[in-house]
Amino acid sequence: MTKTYKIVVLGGDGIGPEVTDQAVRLLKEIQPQLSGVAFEFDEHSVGVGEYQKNGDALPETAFEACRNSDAILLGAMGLPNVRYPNGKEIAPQLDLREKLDLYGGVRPIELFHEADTPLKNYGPGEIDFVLVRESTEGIFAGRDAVADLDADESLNIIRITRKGAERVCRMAFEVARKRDKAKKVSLIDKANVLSTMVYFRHIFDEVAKDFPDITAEHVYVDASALFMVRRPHDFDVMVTENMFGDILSDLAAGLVGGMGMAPSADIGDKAAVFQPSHGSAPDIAGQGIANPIAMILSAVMMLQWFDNDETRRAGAALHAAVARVLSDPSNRTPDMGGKLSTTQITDAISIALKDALN
Ligand SMILES: NC(=O)c1ccc[n+]([C@@H]2O[C@H](COP(=O)([O-])OP(=O)(O)OC[C@H]3O[C@@H](n4cnc5c(N)ncnc54)[C@H](O)[C@@H]3O)[C@@H](O)[C@H]2O)c1
Ligand SMILES: CC(C)[C@H](C(=O)O)[C@@H](O)C(=O)O
Repeated sequence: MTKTYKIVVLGGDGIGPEVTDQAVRLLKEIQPQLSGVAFEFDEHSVGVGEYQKNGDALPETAFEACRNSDAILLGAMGLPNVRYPNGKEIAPQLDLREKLDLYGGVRPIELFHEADTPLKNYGPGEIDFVLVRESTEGIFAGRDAVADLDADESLNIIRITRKGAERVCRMAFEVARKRDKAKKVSLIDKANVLSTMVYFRHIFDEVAKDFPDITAEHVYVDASALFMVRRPHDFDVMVTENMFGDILSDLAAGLVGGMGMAPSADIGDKAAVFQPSHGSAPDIAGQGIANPIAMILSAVMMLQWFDNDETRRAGAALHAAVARVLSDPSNRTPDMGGKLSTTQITDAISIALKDALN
């Protein structure tokens, strides 16, 4: 019997649709090579474009499709010069995280070639860690507050719940167990200053007891920024609060080639969104030069998440195809110093994929 995976595709804004098209193209090429698996794609307009047309960045029909899907592929959303009257940007990807309870932002960082890192003496695979970002609370819990521009101060709260901290810590330990590498989880916190972080650390330590095979350590967030640059090879899995994860995941992307190399998955118990960590990159949108690799590696994460032998095989093949293409440093888009267009680098991955699938 064929298992059909319903995949909702939300291209979004700026380069979002440009990179999403490439991932969908490769998934369509993979599909006939898989036995007993089919993909059904369902595209919806969500983001700034939709907000400008209809006044709602995440229409109910699109949200319902997401809720009833097996997975959501998302490009990027938001444009810096389009804002709600309250001054904040249109960010339906945050609404999706909250409404679908996608509490774990899983952001793998992998170096494919020594030419892609600003650090000395690191080769392929020598930077390889996963940052797990709590994605439904933390400092972002204050995001509904509206700034009173005439007031003397503005305040946001940090919210850490037992449930929120426990489930994301558990996810991080499980990721470490599955990776089967250093088997270490580093909690990135600010427990030297903030009570919310003392609480988060206490819950992390409780969860750690259930994973005696995994080493648990604490690192302050400021020190972690230093260590990520000085000795990134010491990290295996990191787990952290929402905003810390937002910032550190961009730093981490900079270690392996930039935002175009940083995939991510927002995972909940009932749904998941797979999207690059990058934004809509308005500075390069429409030029056909966006790097699609973060999006393609996010599709790899989706194939692995489906947890089916055939999709896992496809995920491994697509990852191997990306690695093979990047092993030649002339195969790069302009953000990484190369000359290939978005479609040219996807063409190269498509050729490598045919071999990898056989
Ligand atoms: N998940 C999301 O949808 C998401 C994430 C981050 C930012 N945003 C939004 O995107 C907009 C732009 O944000 P920003 O400029 O801070 O971040 P950005 O990630 O869009 O761009 C930062 C820099 O990285 C480059 N870049 C990013 N992705 C690239 C790719 N695939 N290929 C080549 N170069 C790439 C851009 O050209 C830019 O120089 C904002 O409105 C922001 O809120 C959305
Ligand atoms: C665009 C923004 C709302 C988003 C976030 O802060 O989560 C982005 O930076 C990310 O990392 O996915």
